[in-house]
Amino acid sequence: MEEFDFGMVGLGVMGRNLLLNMADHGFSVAGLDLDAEKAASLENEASEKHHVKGTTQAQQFVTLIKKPRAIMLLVPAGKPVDAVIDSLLPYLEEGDIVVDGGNSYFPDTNRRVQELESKGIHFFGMGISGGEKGARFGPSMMPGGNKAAYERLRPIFEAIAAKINGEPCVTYLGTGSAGNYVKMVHNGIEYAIMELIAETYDLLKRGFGVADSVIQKLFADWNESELASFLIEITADILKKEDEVTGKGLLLNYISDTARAKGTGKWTSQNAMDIQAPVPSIDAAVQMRDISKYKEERVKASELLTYDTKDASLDETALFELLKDAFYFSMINIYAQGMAQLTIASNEYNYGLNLEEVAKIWRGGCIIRAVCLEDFRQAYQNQPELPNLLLDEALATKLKTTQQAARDAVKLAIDKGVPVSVFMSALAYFDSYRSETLPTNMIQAQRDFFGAHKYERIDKEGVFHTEWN
Ligand SMILES: NC(=O)C1=CN([C@@H]2O[C@H](COP(=O)(O)OP(=O)(O)OC[C@H]3O[C@@H](n4cnc5c(N)ncnc54)[C@H](OP(=O)(O)O)[C@@H]3O)[C@@H](O)[C@H]2O)C=CC1
Ligand SMILES: O=C(CO)[C@H](O)[C@H](O)COP(=O)(O)O
Repeated sequence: MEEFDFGMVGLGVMGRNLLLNMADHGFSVAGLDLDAEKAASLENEASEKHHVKGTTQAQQFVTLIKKPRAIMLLVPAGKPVDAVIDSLLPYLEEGDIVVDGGNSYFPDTNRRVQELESKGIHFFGMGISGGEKGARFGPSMMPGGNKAAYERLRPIFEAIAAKINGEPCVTYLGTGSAGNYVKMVHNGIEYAIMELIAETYDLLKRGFGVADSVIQKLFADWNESELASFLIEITADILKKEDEVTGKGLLLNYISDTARAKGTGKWTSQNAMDIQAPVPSIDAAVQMRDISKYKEERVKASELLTYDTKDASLDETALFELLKDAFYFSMINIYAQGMAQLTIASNEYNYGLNLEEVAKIWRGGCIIRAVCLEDFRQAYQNQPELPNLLLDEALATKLKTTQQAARDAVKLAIDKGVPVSVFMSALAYFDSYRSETLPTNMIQAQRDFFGAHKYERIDKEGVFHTEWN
């Protein structure tokens, strides 16, 4: 009976593809899904060389796996994860390993680790990125938690991961919920870069009336430059896709402008506030998805709150060059915010993260893969304790040469009345971070004025209170 190397619960987009990826690499795999059709279609999709079995029965599934068992869950985050664990527990034995590959909220992972370790079952969270294709042909994977348990499964994960220069885009990241935390911040960065691309598209199209086909070519060109990245690449592809329903024009122009979200971006922002790790561009990206939901109100406001745009004309070549530099500048600032959050979280939660390793496994397979990740890896290799990428000398040089473009792009957007929250917040982050002095003395004085909250002085030790009137 126990003939399979690995078991997967949840045969949806990610689970099915990851399991077939494992099968491609010679591992025998069994899948469990409540949906009989999904269990059957897993076997149908498998080729003759694969050793694959699908089932809907938890007990049968567990007994199919070689001991000590290795089982991964790729079900929706939250209650389904607990439900699956409960359904497997009666059949699991000491020494078995359960890996949650989904986008689970990291405090849930901490709780599950405790509950399962007390029963002798190893549990760890491993964020997976790359979407459907990544799962099938090589994702980036972010495991944390029990290192010994990870080591047992390492050969499987290294075999199926994306490779950059022959190095697998998976490595043990740190203790506890480190894997889910790193994936959460990955998604926060993903939100901000996606919004940055959307703002660029909006400024070009709505602000300057640039045709879709020209914007398409621009993104395709950018993907051959230092901006090369998965998200730019798919944007160029999206801008090519014709609408099959009407047969008239781009599919993109028929898609509703209200965004959906599953929560990881919001969690990144929420937790960043908890640990005082400022990530204003991620916050802005989450908020822009939220604002997009108020469609009816936006329609009314568009009629009421009119603005005569200023004529800020610029020839296309100059505009495109400006936006390219502004994009690059903002992109570095976004990664800097996310990676600084990881550094702060690592101290707060004792994850023991190595930021060079994080940059390394994000270079391939994942949604935020980009050529600039190699620069970030280099920055952390040079200075492992670097608190913020903005303090790396090589990156600072690039930021200094592109900052003017970022300032000009924001001015253009203001004149055109096009919202560019992520461009603006990236620039404000940069200007705040590079400010030797901030006007926070005023805030301290105000707090002391109305609430006797006290303040520190720059010329003396101690805390002080003043009777202001
Ligand atoms: N899609 C993506 O690009 C990515 C997704 N993720 C994360 O991976 C996880 C899975 O996502 P995805 O594959 O997209 O989701 P899907 O909804 O495509 O697949 C989830 C599967 O789990 C099944 N399922 C739910 N509850 C149970 C249960 N109790 N027992 C057995 N099977 C169950 C579902 O069956 P049914 O449909 O019948 O309920 C479904 O087949 C999520 O946490 C997601 O956030 C991570 C990276 C990328
Ligand atoms: O993890 C992912 C990519 O890395 C998933 O696709 C996730 O669902 C994206 O987040 P959202 O659905 O909130 O846009």
